[in-house]
Amino acid sequence: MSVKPLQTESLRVGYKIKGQEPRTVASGLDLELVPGEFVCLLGPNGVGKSTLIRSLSGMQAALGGSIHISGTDVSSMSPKEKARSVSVVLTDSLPVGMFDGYSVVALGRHPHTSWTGGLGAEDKERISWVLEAVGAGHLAHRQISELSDGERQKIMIARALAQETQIMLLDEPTAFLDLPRRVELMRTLRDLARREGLCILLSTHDLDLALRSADKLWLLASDGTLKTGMPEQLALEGEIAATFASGEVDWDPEQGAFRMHRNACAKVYVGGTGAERVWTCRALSRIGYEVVDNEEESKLSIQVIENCWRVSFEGENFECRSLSELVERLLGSNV
Ligand SMILES: Nc1ncnc2c1ncn2[C@@H]1O[C@H](COP(=O)(O)OP(=O)(O)OP(=O)(O)O)[C@@H](O)[C@H]1O
Repeated sequence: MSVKPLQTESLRVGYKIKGQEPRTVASGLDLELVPGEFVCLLGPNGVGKSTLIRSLSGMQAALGGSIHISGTDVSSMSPKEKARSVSVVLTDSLPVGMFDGYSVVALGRHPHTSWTGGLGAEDKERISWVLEAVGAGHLAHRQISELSDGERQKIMIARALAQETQIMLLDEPTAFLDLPRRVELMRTLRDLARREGLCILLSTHDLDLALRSADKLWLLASDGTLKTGMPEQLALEGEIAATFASGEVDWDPEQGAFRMHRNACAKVYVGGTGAERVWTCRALSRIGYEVVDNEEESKLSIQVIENCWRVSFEGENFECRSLSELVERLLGSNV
């Protein structure tokens, strides 16, 4: 049997609280990270994503079960051994102080440098490369204290990459990044995982982006159970919808998106094709209509034909020349 880079057995994570019973956040976790795989950890607020990431990295003691990194129990590894095997980016670890970006990234090389901490040619090459890889080359000589949260986050990801470990654990590394930067970072990490045979685990609230980029999802539910699998498989099996179900929204597997729960609403049939029909359906859902597939099911019918919205309701017809006009007319009507 091959030794996995990271493997847990019956892992129980949570908190020891003085004078009280330990507080279990998640338990019964049999997990593994495989080389070349980019895994996204998802779950509602407060389910334990950060707790799990800190526990897997060995920064927080597990309450039970085991975590093995390349066959060695993480609790018996020295800090240097851990630093050579696992790099971690946490949300609360954005640095402050009088360092420039380059110096912070260079700290990531510490498991590979001599006791003097001097950087060799190989170290410098790696630092330059990771700064470029995360799009932070221009931040190398800027003071950390003067960077935005998103810029500092990139520096921390570069520092983790500079550490050159097989396992990377990142807690919400995209939290401060704008959408294009989030997409770029996810793609960079996924490509790195494949190209360098890394195991990358990243927690995020960006379900859509995770569905589009992850090789595997870990879905942590509010009851502390965790489901793993290919994103599309978990979507088809209803696991994503179950993990994120709430009183206000649910996840629609056909659209691959969240949908607000409607209160008492009218049904509407929308005919037509293309983007105009898609955005008409979205606007109607947003204002409380249920879009149905069968025209017979609804008294209200809208045909979308080349910038014209033909509305018919119980024998009455009218036309709108824009989507906003349609929405305004429907909101002002009793339909
Ligand atoms: N130091 C602590 N002591 C006791 N309980 C804690 C501690 N830190 C966090 N918790 C609790 O553990 C649970 C899991 O927290 P955690 O931060 O891991 O969740 P999360 O899934 O990362 O949340 P979010 O999505 O909001 O970042 C929460 O109920 C939290 O209140």
